[in-house]
Amino acid sequence: MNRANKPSTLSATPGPEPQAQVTVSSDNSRVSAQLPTGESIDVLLHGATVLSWKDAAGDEKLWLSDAAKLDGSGPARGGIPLVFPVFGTSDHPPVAKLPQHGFARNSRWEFLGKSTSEGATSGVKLDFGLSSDNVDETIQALWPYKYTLLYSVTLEPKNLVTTLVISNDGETSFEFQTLLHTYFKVNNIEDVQVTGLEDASYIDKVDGLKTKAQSGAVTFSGETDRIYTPAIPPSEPLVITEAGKPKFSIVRQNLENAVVFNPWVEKAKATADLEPKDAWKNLVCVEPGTVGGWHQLDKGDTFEVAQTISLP
Ligand SMILES: O=P(O)(O)OC[C@H]1O[C@@H](O)[C@H](O)[C@@H](O)[C@@H]1O
Repeated sequence: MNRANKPSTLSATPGPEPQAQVTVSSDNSRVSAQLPTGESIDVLLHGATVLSWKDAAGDEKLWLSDAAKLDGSGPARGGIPLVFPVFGTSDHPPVAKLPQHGFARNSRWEFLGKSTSEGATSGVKLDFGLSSDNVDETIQALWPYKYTLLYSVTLEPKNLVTTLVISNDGETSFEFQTLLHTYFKVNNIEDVQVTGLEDASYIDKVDGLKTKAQSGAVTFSGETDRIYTPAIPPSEPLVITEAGKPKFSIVRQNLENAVVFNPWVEKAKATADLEPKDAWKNLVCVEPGTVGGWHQLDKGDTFEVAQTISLP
């Protein structure tokens, strides 16, 4: 049939409402995605840092500094910076010259694409890649291995899943630590507790690296910077509560540690890119990682780590 003669009844007849779809948009600096139910994420290509995670009501779940560097001039303060291949700084020879928390959070990643699932349980997965050929030449010289990092950020109505797959593409084994440095947004840190760390041992970074034992839930009344080895398996959640109500639960995959961090008053003052200065009240970092020792990755091997953060 000639198209021009086609009866126009098809367009005139009201059909079922078109199903809202997952939307993904990207530009030169970030990738954003929104589910039909309203949840959204925003990921900065610099560091593949998740900067924002909003629930269906538009409420932000992550803390981001007002002074965060978002122009690639440094790692972003807030969201979910990725720590690799060293946690903090270390005199362990292969990483001794690397900057604090390594280079993944301060390298420009490539957006590799999206996968979406539509329907009642719609979701979106954004994939990002960083390979040894694409990091800064200074870093290539300081940490001269061949590797690919694949980072996937999956948004579902109640969950945010971040997965890092590390592959050794070279001839030489390398050792690494990694950690997902999530800054959670809270209303008042003094009302916050972290459960799931009862009976865990921890290294207290604000008390001479002493090893201590946790009794009861973690509460906050001063600068807190601790490397926990939870007594529970990674599949059992660490839970952040505020004023007695669960806010976030965190399940770990292949990450045997959890760092708990709040800078409190003085460290917040001393941290140039932390604004406003009283924002220490509004953040808590609970950071699944493998940071107690060194994980060796041999030629051709891969290692996958992940966190699933769920809302109540
Ligand atoms: O200032 P940075 O490099 O982002 O690190 C923030 C904090 O990150 C935490 O994971 C560390 O345990 C702290 O010691 C550190 O201060």
